Amino acid sequence: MIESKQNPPLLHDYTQLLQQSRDSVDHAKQRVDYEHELEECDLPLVDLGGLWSVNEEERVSCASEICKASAEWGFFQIVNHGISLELLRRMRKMQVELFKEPFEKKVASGLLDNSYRWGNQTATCPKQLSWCEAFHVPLTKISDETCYGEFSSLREVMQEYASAMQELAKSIARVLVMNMGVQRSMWEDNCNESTCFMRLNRYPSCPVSPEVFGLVPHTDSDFLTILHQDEHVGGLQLMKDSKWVAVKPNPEALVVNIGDLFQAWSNDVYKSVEHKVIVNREVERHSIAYFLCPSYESFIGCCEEESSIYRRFTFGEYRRQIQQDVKVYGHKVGLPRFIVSN
Ligand SMILES: C=C1C[C@]23C[C@@]1(O)CC[C@H]2[C@@]12CC[C@H](O)[C@@](C)(C(=O)O1)[C@H]2[C@@H]3C(=O)O
Ligand SMILES: O=C(O)CCC(=O)C(=O)O
Ligand SMILES: [Fe+2]
Repeated sequence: MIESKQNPPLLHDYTQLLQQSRDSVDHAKQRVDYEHELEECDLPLVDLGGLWSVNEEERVSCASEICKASAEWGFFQIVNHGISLELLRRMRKMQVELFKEPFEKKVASGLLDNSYRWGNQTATCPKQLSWCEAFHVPLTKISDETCYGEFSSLREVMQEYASAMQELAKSIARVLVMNMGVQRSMWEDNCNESTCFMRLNRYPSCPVSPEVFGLVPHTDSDFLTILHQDEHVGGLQLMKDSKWVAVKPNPEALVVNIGDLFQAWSNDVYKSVEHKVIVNREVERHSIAYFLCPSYESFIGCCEEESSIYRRFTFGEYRRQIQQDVKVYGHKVGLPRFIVSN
């Protein structure tokens, strides 16, 4: 099978884990079949052109759409976002070529600060499995030539893509911050291109079992994420009104979602919504996520100190807690760990 050549660790390790829990397969199949029948929803669509309009009314209206979607959905799509189609396509082409390299090479190359990961190696049961491979890149080293080795042609496009996404992410974040009544904050200084992360995802077609997720349900641990999802192959689902809904791919649009840090800072006004990726039996899927993050030393406080739901914490503390929980429980706990009464 071609799949076994391309994805030896996924196939070998996951098959073993799945065999150990055969009993649950029928049940899981039912669950996933049902999920494939989910209706695809149209996320709120924001024309970002309004944000840069000379007309104040248009700017205000665009900002209010962003804030409304962030509070009601935690997710929205943007068009006229200012990122050229040419750059998006060039980055995607490089991503596809990079993932086509043999598994051993991706592991051993030390590429992009050793950021290559496949699946979830700490999984102890099928529901913790993610059928994906990713370069989860800390952007500190993005300009560093030594990070690219024989993949030197990647450097230019990665830098260009990260700079463009950083600008866009900050423009959206500024709208959300101003709406919270915060005029000037340390946020602007503590959040720059080198504190952010970029994640190149590939979800191979998955012939093994419908029980496996592409990416397990999670919330993002950042301020906000800009996702360039596959133009044609869907799979992203999010929680809306306690139900999973599937996101219809829109080739013109980028997807934006609120992360845990904005939810904490806004005292739960903006929602960091759980999402996941469902695998496809026949076709592979690619996506690129840009995570807007502050430096590890940055404090995340609440905009309403007196009635704050969460205690103050640093981003570094937050990340360490997630890593510890993933190790101990197999999954992220996230914001509930930081509720004041705990
Ligand atoms: C096993 C895990 C790693 C992860 C947290 C999780 O429990 C589930 C999803 C993973 C993910 C995906 C998006 C982001 O890349 C990330 C930082 C996050 O918040 O959730 C990662 C987590 C991680 O890699 O630590
Ligand atoms: O691939 C996708 O559509 C979602 C990716 C994602 O949620 C992530 O990388 O955090
Ligand atoms: Fe995510």
